[in-house]
Amino acid sequence: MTPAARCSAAIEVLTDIAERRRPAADALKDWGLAHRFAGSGDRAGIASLVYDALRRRASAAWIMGADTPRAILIGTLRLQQGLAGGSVAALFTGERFAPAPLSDDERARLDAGTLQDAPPEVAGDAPAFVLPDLAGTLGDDLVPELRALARRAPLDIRVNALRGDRDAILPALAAFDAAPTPHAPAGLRVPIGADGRGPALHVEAEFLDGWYEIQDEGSQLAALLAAPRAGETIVDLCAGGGGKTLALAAETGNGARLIATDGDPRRLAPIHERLRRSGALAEVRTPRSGKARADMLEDLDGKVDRVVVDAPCTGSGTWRRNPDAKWRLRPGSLALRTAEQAQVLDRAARLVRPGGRIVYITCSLLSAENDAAVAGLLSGWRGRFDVVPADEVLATGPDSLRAAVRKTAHGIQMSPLRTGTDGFYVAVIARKG
Ligand SMILES: C[S@@+](CC[C@H](N)C(=O)[O-])C[C@H]1O[C@@H](n2cnc3c(N)ncnc32)[C@H](O)[C@@H]1O
Repeated sequence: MTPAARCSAAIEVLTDIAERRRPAADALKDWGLAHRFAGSGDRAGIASLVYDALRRRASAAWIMGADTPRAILIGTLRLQQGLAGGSVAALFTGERFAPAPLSDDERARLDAGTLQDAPPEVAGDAPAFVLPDLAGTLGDDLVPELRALARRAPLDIRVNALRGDRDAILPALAAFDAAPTPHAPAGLRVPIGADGRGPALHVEAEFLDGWYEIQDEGSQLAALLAAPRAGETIVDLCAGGGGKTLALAAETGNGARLIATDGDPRRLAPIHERLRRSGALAEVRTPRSGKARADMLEDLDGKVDRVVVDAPCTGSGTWRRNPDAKWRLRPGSLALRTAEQAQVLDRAARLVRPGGRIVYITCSLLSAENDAAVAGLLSGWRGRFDVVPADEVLATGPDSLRAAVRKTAHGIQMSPLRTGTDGFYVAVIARKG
């Protein structure tokens, strides 16, 4: 397919997403099924255009003065890919599979449109209802942070200390130009291509041998700040596919008793293969039903040294990777997540022993899911828990992180602008002895 034909296809997919209110991944998959002639490069190129358009949906519509899929794609080519009016006109020719030629108005807006007077929700490409909450945490950095959240995310991997160290694997990854991440000691960052895609690292021999995992640097740092120690009993209460479980096991050199569980057995299923591949040791407790789940950990009540709660959240800190999610976020879905967070924190509070710690993690920048959730635990358990000061939490991490991270009322907040990571939040809460 020509670049122009990919633009036409992206407009088609964006139209499907808008008209049928469907997730981008579903719309892209259906497009692929209906156009089997398109190769993997074409599909990736189209997906990249679609995700860029979702990243810049509001600002692209603003400069183009219209919020049609076509206008948004045109605006995105200028804002996200830096194409000048002439280059966009060369794609929008109306020939063969190319989109219809640019109108005079489109051309004028492409040349002169600006975000100078755009309100923050437009300049930052985010739903307006979350801005008051975000402004509380991000302050003057609100729009610059949102802009950073609207860029493409890097491809990070965590070298598995159970196999060897970062220097040992670097030669094998030299062909991908892998380089150490700014903060995480086991992190490597691999450049992504012009189409927004990284190399298929998950098919490399070293990956299959468990030498590394694909994991955002922020997630790696969250596991590090959890400060798991050999000899401890640690519960990973929301283990999902096991990203944190594997990192926790590596950090302790498989020296802790690590128990991984999750409310949803389907989310937990991939963990078995990942444990096997990485050589990480964990006892996986799979719930059989909603009711059985409550009983899964009863034997551990009041006995656990460290409960890691990688909580279900809106994922607002991962909008770089999943821009679709920001436009699907509603006040109601945020309320659902905060209710789940309160529930899961309450479960953690019953598990932890006197003197033990809860490590509360989200990949969100919203204080409603972060400091407010911690405050809810503190008030619900009246006086039985204390927040561990941010400086103490950060003491277990690298110096560079200490300088870059934002401290909030109860925890620490990573972000694309400040730490170059996804927007992870970490708070550590100690049960009084
Ligand atoms: C952010 S994801 C976990 C990601 C995972 N820890 C990782 O690093 O790959 C949150 C998880 O919480 C789980 N969850 C939601 N409510 C829960 C509950 N009440 N108890 C346990 N897990 C729950 C979800 O099924 C989901 O897998």
